[in-house]
Amino acid sequence: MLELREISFAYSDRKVIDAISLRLPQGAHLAVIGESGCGKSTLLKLIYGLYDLDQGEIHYDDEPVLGPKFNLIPGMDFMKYLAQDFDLMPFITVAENVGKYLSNIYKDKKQARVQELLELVEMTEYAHVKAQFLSGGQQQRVALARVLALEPKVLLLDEPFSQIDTFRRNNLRRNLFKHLKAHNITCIFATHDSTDILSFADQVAVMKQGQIIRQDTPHGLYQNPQTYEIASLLGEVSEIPERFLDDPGSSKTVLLFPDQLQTTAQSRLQPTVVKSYYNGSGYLVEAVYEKGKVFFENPHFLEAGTVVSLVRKTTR
Ligand SMILES: Nc1ncnc2c1ncn2[C@@H]1O[C@H](COP(=O)(O)OP(=O)(O)OP(=O)(O)O)[C@@H](O)[C@H]1O
Repeated sequence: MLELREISFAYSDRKVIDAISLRLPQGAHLAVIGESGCGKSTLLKLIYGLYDLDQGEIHYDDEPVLGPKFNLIPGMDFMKYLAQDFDLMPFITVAENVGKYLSNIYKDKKQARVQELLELVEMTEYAHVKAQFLSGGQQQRVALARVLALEPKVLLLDEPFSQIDTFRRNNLRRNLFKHLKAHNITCIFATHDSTDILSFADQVAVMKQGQIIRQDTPHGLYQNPQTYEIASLLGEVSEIPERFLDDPGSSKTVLLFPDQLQTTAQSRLQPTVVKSYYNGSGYLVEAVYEKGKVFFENPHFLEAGTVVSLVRKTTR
């Protein structure tokens, strides 16, 4: 169990982390989301023990996580942290980077482990290439393999797939999170990517100005984001007065993602199409009505100027 108890931290006099508490059971995957500058990276660094807390405590299985004031080499042994800069050694090979912290006593074992990790991140063919000759995305994959090498109990990843192209990214995150579950490794990852959040997290922590303002499962968050601010971290969202949907007498509004709306023969919500954006499986349609913009998914292209009737899809 990883536990944060009311932790606070300021870089100088401005509080960046404000009384955050969190409990994460072993093997759980937590996505940390929030707009740029809200404190995600700082939170990961504090959990790793790179800075001293101003207030509060961090414990892992009742062992305190200590900052540099109390720890000669900052960073706890049982954790690994992958920063946004990958910190590879440029003049040694990919394989040497991955195996850098592995013992040399059992050479065969070390080689097999490096090979296994390079397969996981699909970098086997670059094993003997020096890190300085890799692209940003390739460096990120090698850096991921390196933090896994010593089998940490807790893995902290700061936007781990940000530089990796879509094709590799999909495969890589499936491989990575499967590996982490198989080895019961706790993972906390900061991300802006909605697929990372929805498909790979067990829990999501939403941060705002140094605080966790919401913690929920991806499903709970998507079905009931509660605020426009939170919903917009997961994708395009429309805030629609309920009187246009199911309840003519309501004065409330509801937040709906594009896949939660569909066209129908006749309804109270009748926006005019502005533009249809092809997205592979169909179209994301932007439309306007008297209360503003609405986005919905449609299997076919709709001409600008078309008036449609929309209803809420029944919840899945
Ligand atoms: N070393 C530092 N010294 C002083 N201020 C810092 C330092 N690092 C970050 N900050 C400030 O602390 C705040 C939180 O930064 P942090 O990098 O944790 O945010 P973030 O949510 O990870 O952002 P992003 O999504 O852009 O990576 C920001 O206002 C940032 O400018």
